[in-house]
Formats: sequence, C-alpha cells, structure tokens
Amino acid sequence: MLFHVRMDVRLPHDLDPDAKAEIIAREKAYAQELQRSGKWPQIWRIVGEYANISIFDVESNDELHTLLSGLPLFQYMDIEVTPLAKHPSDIKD
Ligand SMILES: O=C(O)CC1=CCC(=O)O1
Repeated sequence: MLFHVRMDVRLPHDLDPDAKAEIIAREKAYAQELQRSGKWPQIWRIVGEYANISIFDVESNDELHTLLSGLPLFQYMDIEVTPLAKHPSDIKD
C-alpha cells in the first residue's frame, strides 16, 4: 500500500541546541534505515519550508502508523497522510 505523507516540522524555538542536533541525527538514522528497507522509497524537501513530502510503501494503515509514530521528531510534527491507489490511466504494469 502506497501513502503520500506530508510532514511539517515545528521544533520549539527554545529547544536546547544539543538536544536539537541529537534528535535530528536520530531522525536521519531512523529515516535512512526505513529507506534502506524499502518502506520509505521517497523523501523530498518542500522548497522554502521545514517540511517534506514522502512516499511510504507498507502493508497496512497500522504499519504506517507504527512507523510514523516511531519518528524521533513525531511529537514536533504535523503529519498529513493521503492513501494512494493506482490511477486507471497509468500505463505502468
Ligand atoms: O527534515 C525533515 O523533513 C524531517 C525528517 C524526516 C525524516 C528526516 O530525516 O528528517
């Protein structure tokens, strides 16, 4: 199942710089591991925003929820999920 996910990051302005660097490093490691697993095949920066558009390829809504809620930055994100289905005009496969 494919999902389009938008993540807007809203870090507190008063977050300690070392804590900020540490949580961002953990976020990167977590995201790169999921990319290597094939569950997070695309991640794109939205130009001019601290936000990304990602594509997830997972087995279920529950799996996606587990992965998203495991993001180190989860508590600092607004997340919008759009489930994707094959378009009838798509010529692939
Ligand atoms: O910077 C972001 O868009 C938040 C984020 C998600 C995965 C990652 O590495 O950073």
